[in-house]
Amino acid sequence: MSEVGQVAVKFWDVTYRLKQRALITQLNFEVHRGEILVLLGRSGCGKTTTLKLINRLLLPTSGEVWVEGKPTSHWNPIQLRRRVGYVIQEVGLFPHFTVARNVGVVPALEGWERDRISARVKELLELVGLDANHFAHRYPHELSGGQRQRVGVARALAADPPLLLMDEPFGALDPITRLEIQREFRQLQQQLGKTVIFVTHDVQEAFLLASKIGLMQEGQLSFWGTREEFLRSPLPEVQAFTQCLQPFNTTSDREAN
Ligand SMILES: Nc1ncnc2c1ncn2[C@@H]1O[C@H](COP(=O)(O)OP(=O)(O)OP(=O)(O)O)[C@@H](O)[C@H]1O
Repeated sequence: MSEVGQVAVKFWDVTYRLKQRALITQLNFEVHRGEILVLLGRSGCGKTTTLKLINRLLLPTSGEVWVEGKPTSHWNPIQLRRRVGYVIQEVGLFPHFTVARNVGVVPALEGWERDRISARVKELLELVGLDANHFAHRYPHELSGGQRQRVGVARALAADPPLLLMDEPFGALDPITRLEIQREFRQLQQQLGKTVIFVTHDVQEAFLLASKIGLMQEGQLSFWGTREEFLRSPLPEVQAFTQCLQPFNTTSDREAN
């Protein structure tokens, strides 16, 4: 059993039902501080529901989700969400706010002084690779998809939350921008030491980012382990994903035809 102080998130026998249908069934796992857990799985297997149970957008039907040593049912939802950054695919930036105001939204809610917010916004934009002089005063519709994702990451980091939940944040990007932003994000995470729970159905992305992989299937974990353990696993559902990692072999394909 690991030390309580090292555990950022713990699922303890968590089931979540919606109108009698179990979306999550008896989920048990721990995420340690500073880890990137990638929840991998096919569409509809319960990844997003799992994230929503962490920031208390949902409460378990039975069992408990612990965040920083306290069950989510004991957390004040607002305080909890300020400790947990949330990045989603559509980013969810406020369209009528500038980039600077979008990034500074949580510090403003926390009552920070204006100068402190401006300095923090500038620091964060630089951290995610955006020149503050160029971007701070633009509106979301004046940015590319990749730039909006960077702003989304900056906003999630604004009040320095120890935990980040990321739900297919880079899914809509072209493959080259996507790889660039994945690599930068990995470096950023190493630099900041945040705990990250990252949802994807892309096994390449999982391999690039994960310190642990949890494979979900029909609301349950069918595999839990490191990338190396994933590659060695004989489970058919794991092998279905590892096959997607094989490089595209054009020569043998041509020879076969
Ligand atoms: N509000 C809801 N009402 C009814 N069914 C729901 C609701 N939210 C989720 N579900 C169902 O629960 C299951 C899990 O959904 P969830 O969004 O967690 O999956 P996911 O793994 O994140 O999928 P994707 O990769 O497609 O986003 C799906 O079958 C979905 O249809």
